[in-house]
Amino acid sequence: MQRVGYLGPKGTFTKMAVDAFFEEGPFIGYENIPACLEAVERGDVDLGVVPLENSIEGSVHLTIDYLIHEVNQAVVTELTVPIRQHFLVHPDYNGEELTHIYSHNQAIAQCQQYLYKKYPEAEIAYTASTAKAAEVVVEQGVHTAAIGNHLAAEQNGLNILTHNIHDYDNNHTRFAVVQNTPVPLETKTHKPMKHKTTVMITLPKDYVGALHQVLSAFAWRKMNLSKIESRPMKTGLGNYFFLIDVDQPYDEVLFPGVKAELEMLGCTFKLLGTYPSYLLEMDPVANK
Ligand SMILES: O=C(O)C(=O)C[C@]1(C(=O)O)C=C[C@@H](O)C=C1
Repeated sequence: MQRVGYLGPKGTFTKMAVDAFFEEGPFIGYENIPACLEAVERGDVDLGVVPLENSIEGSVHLTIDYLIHEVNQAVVTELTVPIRQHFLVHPDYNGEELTHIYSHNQAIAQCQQYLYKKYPEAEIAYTASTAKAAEVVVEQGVHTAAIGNHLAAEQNGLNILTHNIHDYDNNHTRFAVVQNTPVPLETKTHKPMKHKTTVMITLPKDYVGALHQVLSAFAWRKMNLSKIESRPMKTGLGNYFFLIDVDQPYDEVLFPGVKAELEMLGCTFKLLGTYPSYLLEMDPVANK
């Protein structure tokens, strides 16, 4: 038995990823990302599943910052799923004026053009998840709409007014499966696309070529980087950490070599996880 916490409620994209990947639960939905990660930290659940990055809108900063600053957890798996955003309305909706449109900020951002062109007058309101937005529409009635998936529509009895309203066709989100204490994962059968390692690096101070030196430590070892992102340390303007995804599993030669080299330069080096990365092709009928 594995207790899997996820960004809920039921009907989020996170839950779709959880259902597609895990063999069994129990599955416990949390109403926002910090609540989910805190539950993992306390040991209320064995694993947490939270969104990490979207191909249109970019990183989910709340997840990244929380993993760096607030909790001590390892990324143990990465799940990439296709995202189809739909425009959801109340079952009694009959062409009334829509005054408020609700969704998660990532979903709103993925549908900016659609909203701007079709509903320029409506007020945009943010919720902690797309499924929460669907619940709000049930409560608030025919003058409101939500952006979310078909699962949220079904579970809340909403109608899909327009399918696939995201501004770019290639819409995917990466989710991180995190844990605090190692437990084996009970999953359905999936074949990983690749294996990755994520590290966090800080520089001693701002000087000419500092980042170049960091990147060189990977480059001359022929280690391919698939992402580099800087985020504020939250200790003052100009202080950043770098999150680097390396396209290979952790090993006992190359990574310790990079670490030693960077530490000699005064950098810090922290391993955040080494994990398989899966692309989950959702059931095309279910994820219509
Ligand atoms: O709100 C949800 O349904 C989520 O699972 C969160 C989330 C995200 O944070 O990126 C997941 C996938 C979509 O990109 C939109 C929202």
